[in-house]
Amino acid sequence: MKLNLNIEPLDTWLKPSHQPLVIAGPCSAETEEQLLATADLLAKTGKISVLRAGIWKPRTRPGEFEGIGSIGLEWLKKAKLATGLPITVEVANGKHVEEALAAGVDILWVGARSTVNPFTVQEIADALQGVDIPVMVKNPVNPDLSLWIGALERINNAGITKLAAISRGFSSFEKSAFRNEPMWELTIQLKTLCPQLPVICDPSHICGNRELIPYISQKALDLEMQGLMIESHIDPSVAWTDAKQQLTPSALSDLIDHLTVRTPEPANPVVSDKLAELRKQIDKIDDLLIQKVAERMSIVEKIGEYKRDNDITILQLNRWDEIIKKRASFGKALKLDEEFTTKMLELIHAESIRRQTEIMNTKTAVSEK
Ligand SMILES: C=C(O[C@@H]1C=C(C(=O)O)C=C[C@H]1O)C(=O)O
Repeated sequence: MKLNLNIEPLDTWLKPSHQPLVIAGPCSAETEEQLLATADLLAKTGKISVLRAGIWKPRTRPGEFEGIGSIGLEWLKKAKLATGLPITVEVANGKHVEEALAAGVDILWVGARSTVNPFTVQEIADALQGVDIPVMVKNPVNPDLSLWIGALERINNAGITKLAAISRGFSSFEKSAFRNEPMWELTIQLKTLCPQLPVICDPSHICGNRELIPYISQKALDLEMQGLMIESHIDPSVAWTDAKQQLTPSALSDLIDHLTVRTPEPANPVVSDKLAELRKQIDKIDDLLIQKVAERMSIVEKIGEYKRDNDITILQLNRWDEIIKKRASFGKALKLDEEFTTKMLELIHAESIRRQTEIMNTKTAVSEK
């Protein structure tokens, strides 16, 4: 399946002033001075292409700072005038869209807490009817690819063709090193379904702390994401929101200097020849792998028939336990990650169970006739 979105390439609406494309600015606009001073230092690095700032902030609990509100648009306009940087804000309802458009905001983004709610996204899309403005859509808080796709479709259906997705990580019940789990496989799936859709990564919200941001930023670029949105504050120690994850403009500049921008296709023909040769070897091995898995499945089916004819249960826990243990340690001896080997086997086992279930059910169907 491919996603049928009508999308203009990123470089037709956003020309990065520096590689990689970085959108930066404070988590929240707090005061005019804080926003202007941060914007000034960011612009002076020469490495920032767009200035961001949150002015309407969805907060988990009431009583927290919920953004400075519409006055922040005036400050953003001043920052744009002073630095020449295009500006972007998060919008979470139709009124936000109207105010942001009236203020001349260059790019809008829909936040993760809005993407989860189709009513909210539709309200935003309705307010965007007939408007030509770029919109970036963050993934929903929960790992639900359809919700993310649905939000992109709603905005696209409203006529917005300057569209991008932002990968900001997903909430998880389990504690981990990240504030939001990157779950890259979801972003990769989105890119596979819609290769023309630009995807930008938001390492600040994935990490939740400054220390991991360089690692996640590099990883995002290596996963072919087209840009980064990183929070930056003139003095993160006194930031009103997300203090732990914001970087000073100079720390951000340093981080950008240490990133390596890699290309998907090698420019050097010697490198492409070598890659092609190695890929041929992979192709051969993959063919063998598939053949062997198919052979294994036909034996599984024979066992299934035998179980059906002798009233033996499909699942054989002892046998399965033994397989997992033996194969995982064999894999380890061959330098395969134990978790990887286990996951791969679990996938195969699930398919064995599915096939044997089908075989069992065939008998029931026949005997009932
Ligand atoms: C193939 C069998 O059935 C199931 C599938 C297994 C497998 O895929 O290796 C192992 C144990 C069973 O849960 C079996 O009983 O041996």
